Amino acid sequence: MERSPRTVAQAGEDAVLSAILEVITPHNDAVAQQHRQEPGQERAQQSGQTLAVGPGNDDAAVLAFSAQPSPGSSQPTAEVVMTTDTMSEGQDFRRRWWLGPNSTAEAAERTEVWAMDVGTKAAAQNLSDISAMGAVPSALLVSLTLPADLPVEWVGDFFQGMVRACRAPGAQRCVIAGGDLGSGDTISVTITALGQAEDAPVLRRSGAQPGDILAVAGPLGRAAAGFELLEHLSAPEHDGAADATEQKRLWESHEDLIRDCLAAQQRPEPPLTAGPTAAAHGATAAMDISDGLIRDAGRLASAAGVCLKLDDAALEAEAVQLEPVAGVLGRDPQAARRWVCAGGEEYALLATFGAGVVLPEGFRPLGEVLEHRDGVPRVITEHAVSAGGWSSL
Ligand SMILES: Nc1ncnc2c1ncn2[C@@H]1O[C@H](COP(=O)(O)OP(=O)(O)O)[C@@H](O)[C@H]1O
Ligand SMILES: Cc1ncc(C[n+]2csc(CCOP(=O)(O)OP(=O)(O)O)c2C)c(N)n1
Ligand SMILES: [Mg+2]
Repeated sequence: MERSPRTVAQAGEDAVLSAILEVITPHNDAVAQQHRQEPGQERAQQSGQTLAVGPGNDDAAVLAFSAQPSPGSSQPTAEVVMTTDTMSEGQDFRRRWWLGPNSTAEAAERTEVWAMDVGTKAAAQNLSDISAMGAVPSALLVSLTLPADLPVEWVGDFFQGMVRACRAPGAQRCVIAGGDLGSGDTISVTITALGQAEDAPVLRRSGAQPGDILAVAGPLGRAAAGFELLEHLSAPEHDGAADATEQKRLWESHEDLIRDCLAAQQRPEPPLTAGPTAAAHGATAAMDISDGLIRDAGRLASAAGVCLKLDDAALEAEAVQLEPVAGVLGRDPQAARRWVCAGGEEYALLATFGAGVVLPEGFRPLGEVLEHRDGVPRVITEHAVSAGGWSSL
């Protein structure tokens, strides 16, 4: 019997990425090698470019140019930090979150909010990757795939949302430089962001050292709580009046928290100044949390070859804040722990700082960096919490 080929979903994100890297890494290496072998070393260096951080290793790639090297200096004259991310309807958002279960034509105002929010979130998740490298965003390119029947206003409102994201502190120099338009069955948005490190070197995941403090800037778990709230509120069978009295009471007494969670999912505001601030304060490593704290911390641990010990009391304090949302949804309080540890889409910044460093404003301690055990980098928590995070495929 012939074996059927695995689909991308069966293979999973990591295996698909490995298949990509298998092809592109030798190509990138060959390009780098060719440069070195070019006759007339000086000329080669004049137009020299190096992929200082390549695919698969970090939140963004870094291309270093050495256009006019001073004699004897190997310092690049410019470094461009680059990243790209896609958001698709059905995979990353549902229009019924804004338009309601029975969306109708009179929902023009809601359509405007929907389009703006998608623009804001698509931009914010890219800006967050730039910040996670300790860099400042300079420009965005936007590729839109639009269904033929989408109202034309949607596009303008989407760009208004992008502009809103670029007005946030830390992104105010970022321009929207262009893009592409195409047609397809569902909305899909791909943004590419370019940025530059300022006065400090770019922050790599691999820089974490045993003895460092692990810290985080930005909220944890709120976007995941917001996701569940939105799914609940927009479910076709949802009827506000059907909520049990106790849940209704909880809902009313936690309105601000609920609004925060919905906003974290629909129009996140990543702490974009946190990356450059961390770099300026000598952070040793950073990454943005988009697939869940434990999964992403595991990636940082692997990149640096260390263990990350999470402070359970700190995690507990984060989870307790979200317990009312679990209550509103009629869920077990454990749901709040899962949101904090495995939620995803936080766009919070995880960073490590040398022992004894006073954490810059906006950061709170979350644990410590330890030597790896038996050569195996991992994330350590005292209590068993779900390590499962988000996988895109
Ligand atoms: N289609 C692709 N081609 C090449 N590299 C990719 C592709 N998809 C992801 N990568 C690389 O894999 C790494 C992880 O990607 P991803 O999970 O999207 O990162 P992030 O969570 O920071 O957006 C990055 O270095 C990214 O450049
Ligand atoms: C309809 C819908 N389903 C599920 C989610 C949850 N979700 C979508 S993407 C994601 C994690 C991050 O996504 P990815 O595109 O992998 O971002 P990256 O890691 O590349 O930054 C999560 C938790 C959602 N927002 N919307
Ligand atoms: Mg990505």
